[in-house]
Amino acid sequence: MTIQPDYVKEELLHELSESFCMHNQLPPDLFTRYRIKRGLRNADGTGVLVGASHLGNVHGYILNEGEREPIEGRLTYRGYNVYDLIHGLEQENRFGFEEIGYLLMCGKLPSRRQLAEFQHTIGLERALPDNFTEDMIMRAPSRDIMNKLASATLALYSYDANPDETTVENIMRQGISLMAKFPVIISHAYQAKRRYFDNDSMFLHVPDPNRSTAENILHLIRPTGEFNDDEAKLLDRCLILHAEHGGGNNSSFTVRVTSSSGTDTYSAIAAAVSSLKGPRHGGANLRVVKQFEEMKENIHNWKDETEVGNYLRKILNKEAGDGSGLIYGMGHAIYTLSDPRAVALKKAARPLAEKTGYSDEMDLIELVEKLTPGVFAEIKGSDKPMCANVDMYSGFVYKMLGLPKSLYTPLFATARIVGWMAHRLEEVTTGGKIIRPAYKPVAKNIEYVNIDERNDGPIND
Ligand SMILES: CC(=O)SCCNC(=O)CCNC(=O)[C@H](O)C(C)(C)COP(=O)(O)OP(=O)(O)OC[C@H]1O[C@@H](n2cnc3c(N)ncnc32)[C@H](O)[C@@H]1OP(=O)(O)O
Ligand SMILES: O=C([O-])CC(=O)C(=O)O
Repeated sequence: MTIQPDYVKEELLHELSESFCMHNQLPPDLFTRYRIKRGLRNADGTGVLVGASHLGNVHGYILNEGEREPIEGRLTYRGYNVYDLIHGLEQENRFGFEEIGYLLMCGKLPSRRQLAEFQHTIGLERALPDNFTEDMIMRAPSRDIMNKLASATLALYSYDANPDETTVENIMRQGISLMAKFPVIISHAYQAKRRYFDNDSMFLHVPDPNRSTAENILHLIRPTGEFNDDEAKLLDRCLILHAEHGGGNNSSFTVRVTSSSGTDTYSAIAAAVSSLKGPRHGGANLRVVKQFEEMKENIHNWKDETEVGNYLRKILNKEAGDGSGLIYGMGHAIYTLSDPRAVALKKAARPLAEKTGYSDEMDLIELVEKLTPGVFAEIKGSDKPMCANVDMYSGFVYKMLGLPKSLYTPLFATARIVGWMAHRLEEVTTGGKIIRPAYKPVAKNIEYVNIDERNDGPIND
């Protein structure tokens, strides 16, 4: 595969960008003057209420006399506490991701018969269409598996005999199919990346229809195809913890927005994958790992609070890290004292870190979690509580499971597909209105200028 040459000259780019910057400034007070709800947030930081949902409930604070009171985070799926769901599965020593998919998409926990039939259907649906891997993945491999997942999702439209119908039955059928196929797509896309970009060997294992999603992922990714039950159960729990997070998170809201226009399932889900890739959303799990790689290189003593604190100050001041000023894995739009998923992953990570020789790295992550709120308050002058989010520990767990970095965010998508599909079903059946907020127009009316009367500078006056 060859990379396209770039025909856009640097001088042209400079001129176009300068013109853009000169014509697109907004005075900072404009947002308060017009009470603009930036990021669809109210003035107190809470999300603007735009719908009602039976799905995930993300509980991170209590409103008391109009003030946000911080609390430990709680996450429920259709009313079930996610901790109880995982605890129940652990007691029964079962894989559970498929069952959670059933719960979210269909509304109830399945009986034994219902689950068996659902799992059997997922097993049959795992196979990709004939030559799909060759035509859609290997012919145009990508360095980024999220981009490949989005384009492969869009491509699946062509292989569906009834892609556009928006009945519950049809969307449900598409949801089961995507849920089954995502692990295979990301694994094959990863193998193609290894072959074409990393100059490494490619292993195209065949999915096993009788195995769970977590088992299939480990089987498809590992060169030997081998794994043990503990590893697969841990991955299954990670998938469950990532399955759903209410309608307001960026990717689920993307599903809501696109579905409200009446578009097809493949278009809506490809858009959600694209949203999740962003480093402020699901892509943070990859940034967290890069952030810690840099920290380990640049911090002499990982246990020294002063040295680690100073490094965090540098990140916030854009002098270290990726230059965004963000400490990845920290902060959340809703959670205040804790993100329950981070708490669960941290608990699972500790024994694994001790077993795999990563205790020092785990100590460093915990130290960053402990020091960030204080450093943030000091630099930003904000006393807003700040906790580790799900992305802080997920990549670390995947790393200890021997999973490659390029799959961290795709694994998030492979889990969240069930939440996205449930939101699509809910939007299509209960939304009832095209989502269409407003933007304050700020451009003044200008008379048309004939092309011969325009000047070559950035402004026509
Ligand atoms: C699956 C998930 O999507 S979980 C989130 C994964 N993302 C990350 O880990 C990236 C780092 N974290 C962040 O960028 C933010 O905390 C977000 C995007 C998760 C939430 O952002 P918001 O809802 O705007 O959070 P909040 O209202 O508390 O932010 C207040 C301010 O603190 C800043 N802030 C919040 N968290 C961080 C952080 N970790 N590092 C630096 N600054 C931060 C925000 O950018 C915002 O700045 P602004 O007022 O200049 O816009
Ligand atoms: O809720 C959010 O804004 C982001 C998040 O944690 C998720 O989607 O899992």
